[in-house]
Amino acid sequence: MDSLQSLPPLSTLSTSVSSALNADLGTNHDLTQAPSIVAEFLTQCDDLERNLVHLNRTLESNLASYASFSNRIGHLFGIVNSKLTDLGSSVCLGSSVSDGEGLGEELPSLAKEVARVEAVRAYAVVVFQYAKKGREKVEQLLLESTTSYPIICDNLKKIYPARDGNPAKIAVRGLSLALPRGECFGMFGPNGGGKTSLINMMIGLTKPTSGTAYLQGLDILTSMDTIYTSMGVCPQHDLLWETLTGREHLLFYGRLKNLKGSALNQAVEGSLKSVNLFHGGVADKHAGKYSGGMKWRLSVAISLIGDPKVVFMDEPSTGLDPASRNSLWSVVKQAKRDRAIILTTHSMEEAEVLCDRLGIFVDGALRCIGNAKELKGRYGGSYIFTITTYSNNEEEVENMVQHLSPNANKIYRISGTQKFEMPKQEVRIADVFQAVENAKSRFTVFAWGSADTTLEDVFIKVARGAQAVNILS
Ligand SMILES: Nc1ncnc2c1ncn2[C@@H]1O[C@H](COP(=O)(O)OP(=O)(O)OP(=O)(O)O)[C@@H](O)[C@H]1O
Repeated sequence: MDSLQSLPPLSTLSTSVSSALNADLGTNHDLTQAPSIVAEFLTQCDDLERNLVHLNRTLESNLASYASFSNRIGHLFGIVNSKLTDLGSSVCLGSSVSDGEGLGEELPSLAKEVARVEAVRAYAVVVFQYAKKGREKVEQLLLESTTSYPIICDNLKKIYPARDGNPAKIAVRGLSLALPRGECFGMFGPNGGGKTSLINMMIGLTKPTSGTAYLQGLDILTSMDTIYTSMGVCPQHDLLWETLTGREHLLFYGRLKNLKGSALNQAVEGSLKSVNLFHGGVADKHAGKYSGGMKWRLSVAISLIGDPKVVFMDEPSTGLDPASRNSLWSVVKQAKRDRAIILTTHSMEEAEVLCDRLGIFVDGALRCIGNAKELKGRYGGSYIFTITTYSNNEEEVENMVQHLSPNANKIYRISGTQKFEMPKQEVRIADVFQAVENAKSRFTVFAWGSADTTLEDVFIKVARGAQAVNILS
C-alpha cells in the first residue's frame, strides 16, 4: 500500500503525461484542463479498441469525461494488490466498477483514488499513443499519394448547426481511416450514429465541417467532379425511374462515367449479367415492373458500372427476402476484389458475410474496429446464456447466475427472458447445465440456451457502453 500512497496526485500525473506526450506530438494540450482535446485525439484513432485502459467511473464530474474515453477504448485498469491490472472490458465490469467494488474488496478508498489516478495516466498514454499512430498512418499515406488505399479519411468532421431551437449536432467526430483496395469495410451502429452523414460527405452531398477525405488520391473538397467518374453509390432508397428499363438505367449511368460506344455496350451487358438481370428479356422490362430484389440488384449494378474504385453502399439488402439477399451478396463479394467498398448495414449477418473489417459507429465515432473474429474475441471470452421464465422468477434467475458466475453481466431482460454474459474463465458449461436442471425443480424454465459471443452481442455491448457514456458525460 505504501507504494500506492507515494504516487503523485492526479493533477501532477496528468500534467506530466500531457507534457511528455505533447513533446512527442508537437502539440500544446493540457490533459487536466481540457479532456475534450483528448477526445479529439481519440476520434482520430482507427484501432482504439485493441488497447487498454481504465477507470473508476464514480468520482468527480471531470472524471466522467475520462470515463467516456475509457468506454471507447474498452478496457478498464485498476490497482489490485499494488499492481496496475487489466480488469477487463469496462462494459463488462459495468456497475460493479462504478461503485468501486470492482477494484477489490480489501482496497480502501485511498487505493481506489490511486487506481483512478493510475488509470487516468495509463489511459492518457494509450490514447495519445494510438491517436499518434492513427494520425501518422494517414499522414504517411497522404505523403505517399498511394492508390493502394482508395479511401482515406483525414480527420473528417460534420457538425449540423443549431436550428429552430435545437442545439448543434456533432454527427461525425473527426474520423481518420484508411481503406485498402480489395477491402469491404462494414459500418454498423444504432440509428442516428452518423453513418449516413459520413457517407453523404464522401459522396459530395454535404460538405465536411472540417477535415477532408481522399478518394483515389483526390480531395473531396476540390475534386469532386473528377472523383464522380471513379465512384459508385448504391443509396439507401432506390433511385430508379419506373419507366426506364434496367438496360436504359445502366446506359444512362455508364455515359455519366464517360463510357461510350462499344465500351459502353460491353460494360452494360457485363453489368446486367453480373447481377442476373440479362437473360429472359428482364433487362428490357421497365424497372417499375421489377421485384424488390431485382431493383436492388439493378441499383448495385448502377453503383458498379464504369469500374469505380470506390463504392458506397447504404444498407444494400434492407427489405430483401433471403434468396434475393443471397444473390445480392454474391454480387457484392465478386465486386469487392478490385476496389474499396464502404457498406452500411443493420444486419450482423450481412456484415459478417461481406465485410473484411467492421467498425461500430456510435455517436459520431468508431467505437471499435476489426474483423468479425477479432471483435468477437475482443468482446467475447464469454458464454452468452439466455433463459426464459415467468417474469416473477427473474430475481431467482439472477441469483442463480450470480452464484454460477460472480462477474456475469446482464445483457438484457425482456418480460421473463434474460440474457447474460458469463466469462469463460469462471464458469464451466457443465455447471450451467446442472444449475438449470436444479432450477427447474424450483420454478418453470420455458427455454434456455448457451452460446459463444455473436456479433450481435458485440454490437449490443458496444452500443450500450456508449449510451452509458452519454449519460455520464
Ligand atoms: N440535416 C441534418 N440536420 C441536423 N441534424 C441531422 C441532419 N442529418 C442528420 N442529423 C443528425 O445527425 C445524427 C446522425 O445522423 P445519421 O443519419 O448520419 O445517422 P445514421 O447512423 O445514418 O442513422 P440511420 O441508421 O438511422 O440511417 C443524428 O442525430 C441525426 O438526427
